Amino acid sequence: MAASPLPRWAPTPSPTKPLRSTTSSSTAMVSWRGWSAWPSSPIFFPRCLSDSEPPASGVVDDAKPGTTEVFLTWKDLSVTAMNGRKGRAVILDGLSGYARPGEVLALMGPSGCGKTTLLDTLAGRLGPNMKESGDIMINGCRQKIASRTSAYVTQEDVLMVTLTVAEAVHYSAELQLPDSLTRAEKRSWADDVIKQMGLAAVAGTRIGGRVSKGISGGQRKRVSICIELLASPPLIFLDEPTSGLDSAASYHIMSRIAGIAKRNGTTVVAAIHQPSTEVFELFHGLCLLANGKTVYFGPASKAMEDLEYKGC
Ligand SMILES: Nc1ncnc2c1ncn2[C@@H]1O[C@H](COP(=O)(O)OP(=O)(O)OP(=O)(O)O)[C@@H](O)[C@H]1O
Repeated sequence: MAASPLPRWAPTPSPTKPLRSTTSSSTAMVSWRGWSAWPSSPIFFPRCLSDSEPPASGVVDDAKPGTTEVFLTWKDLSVTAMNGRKGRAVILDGLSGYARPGEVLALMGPSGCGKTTLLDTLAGRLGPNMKESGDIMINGCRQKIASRTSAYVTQEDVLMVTLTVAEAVHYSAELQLPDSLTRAEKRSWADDVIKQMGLAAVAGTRIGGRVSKGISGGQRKRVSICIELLASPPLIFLDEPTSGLDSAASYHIMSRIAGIAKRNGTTVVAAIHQPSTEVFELFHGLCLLANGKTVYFGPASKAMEDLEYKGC
């Protein structure tokens, strides 16, 4: 079989569309909302929005009182695994970048390049054997990300197989949403989120598992994401939300997420493996990693051009 002319991280070509669309309509799908041209422009780090910057080690619960949007930035971020007698291994090496409200930033790169580690670092979920250095900032302030500010959807689904989709989401809404809401309000909110994720048609279907077949794999992913979206987090981390799904199901999920991000001003950071061209076109930003280093950071639309220019 002839070797693919595409870099290994490249989006899987769609059977219906060329890898690089030459029509202006494909780029018009994506709102760049002021992305500066790369690589000539430096990464922009916003000024801290609060009057006094909190200590680097301080935990601040919310981005800023009255601010619901999260501008996440990281600077010179490095992570080292302390492997006991085996010594240390540098997993991430001096990464800088940012994720903006209303946009989807894709983390891409070959297996083992550090995508999950970067997500975990940004989300404050690193294991005890990992040491990090560098700055992570929310709206320009160095602070740890609190659970109220963000949600994290892991690669594995942890859903109750015997519940229906509606039962699972209603149950989560009951637990997650504030007590100031009535039961009916919580249910109504949950039903809205079910609709937003395109799950209304299967709301009464059992989730199911390996033994008793229920909803599809793509729908299971959407239920997991739906549950994380219930509390309307301004920042959401997704680890391989499309893994194991075909291109249509992947597009369905990512377009819903991009739509919700745009509508609610949610900041989305998603680690993605080989997206289709259609899915790739939904990304606003791309952070491409190789061996724990940033190979490209900037608008997803400019990545091909830039890497070709660099001879990658
Ligand atoms: N706790 C840990 N201790 C030691 N090494 C680790 C640890 N976690 C991850 N690594 C190593 O760090 C590197 C990056 O792992 P990571 O899971 O971030 O990659 P990835 O890009 O998400 O991979 P994949 O696409 O296969 O999920 C790998 O070589 C992995 O073995």
